[in-house]
Formats: sequence, structure tokens, C-alpha cells
Amino acid sequence: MAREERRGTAEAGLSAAGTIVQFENVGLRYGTGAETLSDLSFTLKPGGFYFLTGPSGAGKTSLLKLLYLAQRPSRGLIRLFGEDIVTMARKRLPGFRRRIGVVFQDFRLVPHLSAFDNVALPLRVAGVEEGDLQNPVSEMLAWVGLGHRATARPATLSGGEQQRVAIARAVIARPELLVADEPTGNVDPDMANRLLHLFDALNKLGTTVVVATHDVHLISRVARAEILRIDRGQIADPTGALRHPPRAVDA
Ligand SMILES: Nc1ncnc2c1ncn2[C@@H]1O[C@H](COP(=O)(O)OP(=O)(O)OP(=O)(O)O)[C@@H](O)[C@H]1O
Repeated sequence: MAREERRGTAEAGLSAAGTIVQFENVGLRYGTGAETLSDLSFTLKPGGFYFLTGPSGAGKTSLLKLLYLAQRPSRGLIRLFGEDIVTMARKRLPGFRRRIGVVFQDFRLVPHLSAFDNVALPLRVAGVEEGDLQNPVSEMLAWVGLGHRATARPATLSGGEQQRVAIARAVIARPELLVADEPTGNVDPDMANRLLHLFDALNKLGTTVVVATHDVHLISRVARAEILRIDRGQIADPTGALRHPPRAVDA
């Protein structure tokens, strides 16, 4: 299905529900241990900007894995783009997955491909002609400060440079949903701001953005963002009230 047509279908399906992500009583258990995530219930609005925060080990990466379909929940309902993805046939999952841009905590660049070819991957998968790749990929690499490293393989890049290639790859095809796990963990504050600007611009074009981070400074940079705080496997602050304390109600 053509990209615009698919997007239109998704938006038509979404407008009825008004959500792009819906979790209802979701639990996740690895193996036979206690639940890592328990009774998660929340919704994300299309076009929203969300920060996912919480202490180390609280379950942020686990929640993101559910979002980008790397993990199925042990119980509960997850609807993504208006469809129940828990009961969805496995063969439909890759098509859904292509609508999501992911910045993995460990980058997951393809080791034998250059920075250019890593960033070009989502466009090639989407069927973009070779002749139409050069400009967008070069521009994206320049934006993340890597115009001069286009031919470099991941192993020859620093951690921060690899992270920037991973971000460029995640955003280049303008996904409907962007999921980023500690995307600025390896870069200096100036570059973190620049990368956040990229997420912000993508969000303004309609992409729903979910960023897991410990970086309080980063969170304070997007005034319109909502905060999901996770603690010991549960959403501790679904309304973001911890960040924006509710005003006292006049009697
Ligand atoms: N594949 C797995 N198998 C078993 N346990 C896991 C697995 N992945 C994560 N866990 C456990 O689930 C809990 C939550 O881990 P998770 O990585 O989701 O937390 P996090 O909030 O992202 O942490 P951090 O901020 O340190 O990245 C931890 O106790 C972790 O050990």
C-alpha cells in the first residue's frame, strides 16, 4: 500500500478512537518471575509528545519493547494504530513495525553497512528509488553532524556518533510513531538539544513521539510534552501532574 494511502487509512481508523496507543491492564512477565510491568493502563494521542521517565530498572525499556512490537504482553490489551496487536496474526506484525521508528538503547546499526546506508535503510525498504536517496540521507547526516562520516562503518564511529546514525535512521522515513530509548545518553548537551529539535520538528509534522530518558534538562525543553512516569513496573503519574502540579481549586 502506498505510504500516503496507508497513512490516510490509519488516520481514519484512529480518529474514531482518538488514540494511537491504548494499553489496558497490561502485564509483562519475563520467564516465571514476578511481573516486570503490572496493570498498565494509558492512552497516547496521535501527534502527542511523551517523555517516559522513572528510575533505572523501573521497566521503561520493557514498555518501549511492547510499543515497538518486540515483545508481547503476558496479559491485557494493546491497541496500536487502532488495532489489537496482541491477537493480531504474526504475519501482519512486520507491516505494523514499519510504521514505527525506533532508536534502540544499544543502537543496533547494521555493522557491514556505512553510516549512509544505515540511514538509507528505511527509505530503501519503503521503495524509494536510488536516485532519490542521496539528498535526504545526506541532509539528515549533516543535521546530526555526521556529513563527513557518511562512508564510515559503525565500528569506526564513537558511541555518540553511532547514536546519531541510529536517530537519523529512525526519523528519516517520517514514521507515524517514533520510540526512542535514552536517545541522548551518549552525546554532549549541545548535540542533545539539536537531536531534540529533530524530534520536535518530526512531531510538528504529525509523528507521535515517545522518548524514554533520565535527563531532566531534556524533559524541560519541550513545554507541550506529557510525562509518563513509571516506577516498579507501574505508571506512577499518568497525568504528568508531578511535573505540572495541579493548581489549588478555588472553593
Ligand atoms: N529479557 C529479560 N529477561 C528477564 N528480565 C528482564 C529482561 N529485560 C528486562 N528485564 C528486567 O526487567 C526489569 C525492567 O528492566 P528495563 O530494562 O525495562 O528497565 P529500565 O527502566 O529501562 O531500566 P534502565 O533505565 O536502567 O534502562 C529489570 O529488573 C530487568 O532486569
